[in-house]
Amino acid sequence: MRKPIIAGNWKMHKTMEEAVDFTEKVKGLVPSNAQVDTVICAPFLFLDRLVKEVNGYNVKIGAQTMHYEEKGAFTGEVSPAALKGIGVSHVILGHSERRELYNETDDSVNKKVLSAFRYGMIPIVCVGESLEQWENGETNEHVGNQVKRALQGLTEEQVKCLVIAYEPIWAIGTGKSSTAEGADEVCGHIRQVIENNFSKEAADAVRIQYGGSVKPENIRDFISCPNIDGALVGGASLDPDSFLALLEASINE
Ligand SMILES: O=C(CO)COP(=O)(O)O
Repeated sequence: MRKPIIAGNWKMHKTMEEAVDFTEKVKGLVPSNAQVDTVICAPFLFLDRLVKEVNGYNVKIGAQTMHYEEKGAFTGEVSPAALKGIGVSHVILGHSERRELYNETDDSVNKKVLSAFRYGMIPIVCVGESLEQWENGETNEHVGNQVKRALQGLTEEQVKCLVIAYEPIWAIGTGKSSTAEGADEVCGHIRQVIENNFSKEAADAVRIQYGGSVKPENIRDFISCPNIDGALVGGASLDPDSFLALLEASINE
């Protein structure tokens, strides 16, 4: 059985003080590493401090994006080398907000995924369809293509340890979550795409999260599905009690 992985995506929320206060409240209360992988993906500015705050606890710190180059004239960007250098272990890549607002493409996501591995970080690769694509029945085709293109050039071993987050765009921050059955079917399709492009072993090992209006009240519905191994959570990850409740509810019985 795959170990669940719960990642909070804080997006552009919190001040340094609030971020530190959050980690102080949760770090001693998170379930054990044997039960669940816990990741907090915070704004760049807080990462260095948060890595130090959670040292020795079952909490990993992730970034929400990065550049794929090691260094260079890219004003405002942050390199994989800089992130790895301060102890960041995970990085969200290809979030729909980055694709939509900051011109992230399948090609740049692929470069970033390869780069994350080069620097020993685990990518959380986001894929998902728009409302229109969903209504037109194009979800599997669109999401399958995103997965194929994001993972191009990876080895089977790399695929086994990455994380894919299936986030239907119409379910993000809307309070409208996919049905668990619907999400599980898409995650099953993602697994099939990985089997076709890599191997059955890779498809069985890769962890797939669902994201989009996940809360303590509905996480169990998703996590109990055969193809869903965790959640990427926005709004409900911002409050310590809510985040802890998500972790507790995700533990495999
Ligand atoms: O985008 C998301 C996580 O990456 C989902 O956000 P919400 O949980 O706020 O819907």
